[in-house]
This record gives sequence, structure tokens and C-alpha cells, in this order.
Amino acid sequence: MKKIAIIGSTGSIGTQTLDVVQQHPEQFSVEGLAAGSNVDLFVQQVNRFRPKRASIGTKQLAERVRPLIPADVELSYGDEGLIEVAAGTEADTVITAVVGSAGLPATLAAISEGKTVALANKETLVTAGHLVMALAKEKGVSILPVDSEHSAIFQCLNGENMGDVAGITLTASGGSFRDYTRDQLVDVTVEDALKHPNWSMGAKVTIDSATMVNKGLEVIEAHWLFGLEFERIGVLLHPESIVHSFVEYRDGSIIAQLGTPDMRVPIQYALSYPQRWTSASQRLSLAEVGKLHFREMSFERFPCLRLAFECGKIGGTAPTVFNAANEVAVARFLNRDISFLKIEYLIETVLSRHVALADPSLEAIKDADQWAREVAESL
Ligand SMILES: NC(=O)C1=CN([C@@H]2O[C@H](COP(=O)(O)OP(=O)(O)OC[C@H]3O[C@@H](n4cnc5c(N)ncnc54)[C@H](OP(=O)(O)O)[C@@H]3O)[C@@H](O)[C@H]2O)C=CC1
Ligand SMILES: CC(=O)[C@@H](O)[C@H](O)COP(=O)(O)O
Ligand SMILES: [Mn+2]
Repeated sequence: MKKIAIIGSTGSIGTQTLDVVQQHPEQFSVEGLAAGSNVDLFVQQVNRFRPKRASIGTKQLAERVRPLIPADVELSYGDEGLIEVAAGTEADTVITAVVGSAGLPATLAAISEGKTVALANKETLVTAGHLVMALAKEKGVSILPVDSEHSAIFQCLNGENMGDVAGITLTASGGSFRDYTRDQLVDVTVEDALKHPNWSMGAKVTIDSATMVNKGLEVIEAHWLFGLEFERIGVLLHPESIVHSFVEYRDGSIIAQLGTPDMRVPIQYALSYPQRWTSASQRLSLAEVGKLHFREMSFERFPCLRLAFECGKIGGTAPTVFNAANEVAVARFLNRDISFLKIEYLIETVLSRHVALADPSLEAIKDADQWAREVAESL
């Protein structure tokens, strides 16, 4: 039986992880659950899965939750609570399903305790990839991808020699505004931006898909997960989101992973690896699909992808700042404080004021993250 803890249990990835648990109850014991502010769902989850430890966003929320959950569940709150759930249970695997670089301290704490990480929280790896990967190596900890593209690449690499890899290609749906011109983006609404064509996801990642920041974060995530230089990572527009990504080998063979767009498949694979289990997800019929489409990606149409490649190549604190500026910009867009195109303006402006620091310590990462947030708020 696998012992798991989920940080971000009430979100899109968190709830789908618990779906996988419910489909395979004999395989799992849930040791820890952590959430932010969704008290009702959190209380239901704690009563249903009976973790030994649980945590919610604030002290006030914890006081509301306490009488509603079993007395033997250890309840904490805030950043410390998140770390306790990630690192302070008997779980052997932690699913990092919180959104944003807020997940970094808890992820580092889980790795320090030798726990396998099933990583959905890509911002963590973008913010401090060198620290996360170095600690994982030191502790002998596996970081297993949950993100659909990275799970695809992981599956396509299975058993192959990394020296034979010519390159990897991440597919991109194009997001909510795939076929819009730049002019048409001027007055798009939050509601429109939240309508992803293929995936049902949390608000932040859905906006990131529309700006192509998501693919930029994923390029940097792939660099760290698979140890590939940026020149060997490509992006291709694929409107159907059926080919989840692919690897090209030096003999010209391309191995791709395909499936319906359903995150429960990559979530389950991260938890069942190296086994495969049956899944309730809808089967893919290529005969019914008929045709699949692929297009070159345009940096002019999606400048945030160009910025992400540039930051990835610069390294150090550049990706940290890219991520933090984006987090603030997306929050401001969702709050209707700025327009859609101002997201890329904010990111580019913050980056233009940043001098990247090479090989930053955790302290320097935190400072750069904080600095970028302050500048992005002030613009
Ligand atoms: N959704 C998807 O299909 C995919 C998501 N990802 C990545 O997975 C991560 C999660 O995405 P998604 O599930 O969509 O996001 P959601 O917004 O749906 O969920 C985020 C979760 O994190 C919790 N949370 C947020 N901040 C904190 C905090 N400071 N302390 C404790 N809990 C917190 C939220 O709690 P609450 O709701 O209770 O406030 C919620 O449970 C992101 O990094 C995203 O990029 C990657 C691939 C696909
Ligand atoms: C489901 C998933 O992995 C998302 O991160 C996905 O990548 C979003 O799709 P696009 O970024 O391709 O629009
Ligand atoms: Mn993805």
C-alpha cells in the first residue's frame, strides 16, 4: 500500500488525485491533506479519507474546521502547516498540487525527509530548479512528473538511453485564444480566458495556457526534470491535446504518448510507476479522431514563450523572476485590475529591470521572488 500526502487537495489536481485514490482504494492510505481556503471541501475530504495530519490556510479557518473533523486528526495551518503535511507524516509520496512558488518550501521539506515527489506544482521547479534537483539527488529522491507533457516524455523515455535522445517536443493546445490575432487580444475578458478548449483546470494554469506562459514554465520544468539543454527542447502547437508530447531519437524514430485529455491518467501513472493500473478514463479512438493537427509555434504571437526560453537559458534568478512576475500579473488580471495583454507587459518590464544572479542560494531566490512581486504590483 502506498502512503500519500497531498498538498493542494481541494484544487483541480488535488481532487483528481483523490479520484484516483477512490478508484484504487486498496492501493492507498492517505496520511496528509493540505488546502488553502475551501473549508467545505476540505472538511469533506478529511472526514472521507481520515488523514493523520491536515492543514488549512489560516488560523481562523483552522478554528472553523476543528470541530468538524475527527479529534484525532492533527490540524495545523499556514505555511508551517503545509510543510508539516508535506514532511511530517509517514507518507512515502507527496503530491505537490498547490499553485505557485508558495509550494517551494514544502517541496524542499518533503525531499529533505526522503519522500518521493509526484510533482504537479511546476512553479517550484521553475523558481528553484537547481536547488530542488540537487537536494533530490543528495537524498536519493525521485521526482515523478504529473504535468501531462512531462508524464508523456517520461513514458517515452522509459528504458531508453538519454544519450540517444536528439530532442523532446512539448505540445501546446494554444489555449483559449489560440486563433486570435494580437489585435483581437486587446479587450478579451477574464471569462473568455478561463475557457480552455481541452482541459478543465484551475484558474491560474488556464490563464497561463492562454498567454503561453504555461508552455514556457513547462520548457524550464522539462530542462530540470530530464537534464536537457534548452536547444533540445521544442514546442509545437497541437490543437487537439491528444499527443501529449514526444521524444525524437538520434536514429530518427519519434516516440509519442497519446490519450484523451484527462489528468487522472498522468496523476495515476506518477502514483503507480513503474506499474500501470487500469483506469476509468475514457479510451482514445484514433479512428473517431480521424486527423491530428500540428503547427509551428510563433514567438511573435506568443512572446511569453520567447521570454521563458530566454530566462531559462540565462538561468540563475531569471526564471524565478519570470515566474513571480507572472503570478502577480495573472492574479491582477483575474481581479480585473489589468487587461490580458498587460500580463506579458508586466513580465517583460519586470525582467528588463532585473540583473540575474547566477547559482542563487535559497535566500537569494526568495529575495528575487519578493522583489519581482513588488515591482509587478507597482506597475
Ligand atoms: N489543473 C491541471 O490540470 C494541471 C495543473 N498543473 C499544475 O498543478 C498545480 C495546481 O494546479 P490546479 O490544481 O489547477 O490549481 P487549483 O487552483 O485548482 O488548486 C490549487 C490548490 O492549492 C491550494 N493552495 C493554493 N495556495 C495555497 C497555500 N498557500 N497554502 C495551502 N494551499 C494552497 C488550493 O486550496 P483552496 O482551493 O482550498 O484555496 C487548492 O487546493 C499548478 O502548479 C499547475 O500549474 C499541471 C498540469 C495540469
Ligand atoms: C493538462 C496540463 O498538463 C496543462 O498544463 C496543459 O499543458 C495545458 O494545456 P496547454 O498549455 O497546452 O494549453
Ligand atoms: Mn501541462
